Amino acid sequence: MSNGTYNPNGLEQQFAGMGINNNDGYSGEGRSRYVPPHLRNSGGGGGGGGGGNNRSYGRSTESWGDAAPRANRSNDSWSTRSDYGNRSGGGGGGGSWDGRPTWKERGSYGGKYRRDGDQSYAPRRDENQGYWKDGVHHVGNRNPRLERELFGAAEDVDRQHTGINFEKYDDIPVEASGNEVPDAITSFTSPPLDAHLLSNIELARYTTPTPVQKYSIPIVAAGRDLMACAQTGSGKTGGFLFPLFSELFSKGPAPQEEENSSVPPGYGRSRKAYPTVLILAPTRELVSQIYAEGKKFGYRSWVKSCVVYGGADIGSQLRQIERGCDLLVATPGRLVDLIERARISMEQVRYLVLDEADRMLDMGFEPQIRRIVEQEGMPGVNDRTTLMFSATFPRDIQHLARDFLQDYIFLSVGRVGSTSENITQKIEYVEDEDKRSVLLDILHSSDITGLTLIFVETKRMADSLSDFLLGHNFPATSIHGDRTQRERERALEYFRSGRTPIMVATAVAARGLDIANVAHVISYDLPTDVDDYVHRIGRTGRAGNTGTATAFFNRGNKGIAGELADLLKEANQEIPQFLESIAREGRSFGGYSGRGGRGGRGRGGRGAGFGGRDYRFQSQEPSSRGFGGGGAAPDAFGAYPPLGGGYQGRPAAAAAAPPIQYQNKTSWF
Ligand SMILES: Nc1ncnc2c1ncn2[C@@H]1O[C@H](COP(=O)(O)OP(=O)(O)OP(=O)(O)O)[C@@H](O)[C@H]1O
Repeated sequence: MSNGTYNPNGLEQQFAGMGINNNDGYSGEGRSRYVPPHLRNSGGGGGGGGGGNNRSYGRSTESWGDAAPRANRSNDSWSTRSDYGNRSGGGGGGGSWDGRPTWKERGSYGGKYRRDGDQSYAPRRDENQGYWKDGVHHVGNRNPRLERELFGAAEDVDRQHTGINFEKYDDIPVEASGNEVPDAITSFTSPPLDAHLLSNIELARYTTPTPVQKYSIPIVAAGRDLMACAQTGSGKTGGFLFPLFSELFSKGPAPQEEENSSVPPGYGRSRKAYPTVLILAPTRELVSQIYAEGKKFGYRSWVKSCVVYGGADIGSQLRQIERGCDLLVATPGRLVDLIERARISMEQVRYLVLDEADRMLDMGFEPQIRRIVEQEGMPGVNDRTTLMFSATFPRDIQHLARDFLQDYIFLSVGRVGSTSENITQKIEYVEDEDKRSVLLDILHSSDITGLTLIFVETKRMADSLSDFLLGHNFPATSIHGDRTQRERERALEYFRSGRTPIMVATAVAARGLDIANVAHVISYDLPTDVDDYVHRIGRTGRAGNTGTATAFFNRGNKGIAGELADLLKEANQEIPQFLESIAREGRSFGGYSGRGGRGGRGRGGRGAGFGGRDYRFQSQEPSSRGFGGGGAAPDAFGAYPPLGGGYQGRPAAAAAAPPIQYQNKTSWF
């Protein structure tokens, strides 16, 4: 671990070096050391012993108890030159956002900025880091060790691999609505993607874009804003990183503002960083993960990525920023702190991404986000590209989004808030007092191989349940907001590596985390909000892999029964009789009118079928399955015309053409 950043491999190695792996107080008692099934025969990870399919759990080894102007942002005012494959490409006009001169060279000297001719502050060049000079992207040298660290090897078991159902993503209908929706791409090619990005995508062994990526790439290239809603595990991170890196690689850095130009960031008075891209996400673990992906796809480029989040040493984060910060991934609270310390400026942000936007607003980050976006000098909505991503977008959040986005395209892959059919969902009726013993039964009898993630509602319960499991010889750990950052990172790492293949978690681990081999998610406590359930079970069944999700349900959860039943139905899952009856009771007492009802946080439109989820078009509830079924009269949200067409599965005929340029496209790839 360095710079307060998340470095799974480094942590693994450190612990191995400390001998923690072998200092197992339980294995010394003669119990066989547990090796998770997915690491067996791999020769690595969990260490020897315990082979075969013998599910004999050892105990935990953990010592702690377990743009250019908006209308034309895609124009050619930037240089589009890249020396990828043509390193001799000569100087020339210099990439520019608006025709102003750029720094002659950027990125090659530890990310610090250097004016031409001034050698006084030029540290040694990092040969693996690319740089931008005279409008040309000079790509750094390859480094096999770094490549292995970033991209892993094809056979690494703790890396996510695409599963047997990856191609089935193409069967999910995609709806893109908004003015003049650009056509989707169908493959990773250059153009439209920058050639260097393509080489990094190849290193990541991605062969085909997922549906959300197929759309987001041309949408961002066209300089459009985007609100993208796609199922958990379907590649949303690449959905924003690919188009952003492609733009950055081909167009280069934005020029420094005149007032800053006399003091290069990292030196002189201000020591302030001016990132071009800002990605906000709700949790430390998620920003760390996005940062790790950013390092992958930014490999050998001029773009320097940084991550900042609360709970970690701010000093090391500041030092990291000083080494160069073109793409910043941050949690809102820590970013505000750094802005207040005048160490980060928002003035050069041309691309803003809000990942898990609904969760950030739910968590009460709205004031910080508004401050960051509206009061700290960030270019306005006309002068930046703004992207919002989540698997769920309740209606009230969509309404709020109006302030951050402009003439955006609303993209939904499958139904908003739907779950992937790759996840087999089981709902068990379990009274509270029986939960522990049922959990033990499941863990003892399960023939599921891989990691098990258990969600509970409170931090206390997370600790007490993991202690309980440890007491029953199950190697468990816990992750929640009361643990120190170091404990959280360690818990996650031990889980990820399979060293503790069971993790009990609160909502802190519900969003975005991409952990290979999570085979089973158990909702020990069901959340009160079905969207939270969607994200939690989405830790399994990712990238086309299959997974199982078991939920303990009892009458205490009746508030969620209706939406849960609808969700299961949408995902072609079995609905148990008790759930049907409780859901029916709820409906007949008028509490719930279907996923699409107006209760609660104002989500809607899902239960009534595909389409009608872009709330710019909804003034009343959908009355039938289909586009426009949601009542398409313009409402206060926007004066858009009705949408044409209908969806009853893959349509025999194309949707009727909308009356004006406003489009609503549905695609299958
Ligand atoms: N084009 C692709 N080809 C193969 N694998 C991919 C591709 N895009 C993404 N993946 C892999 O799919 C997994 C899930 O991607 P990602 O974490 O971006 O999903 P997500 O949609 O953001 O999920 P969540 O809603 O949980 O945040 C990751 O392991 C990622 O490496």
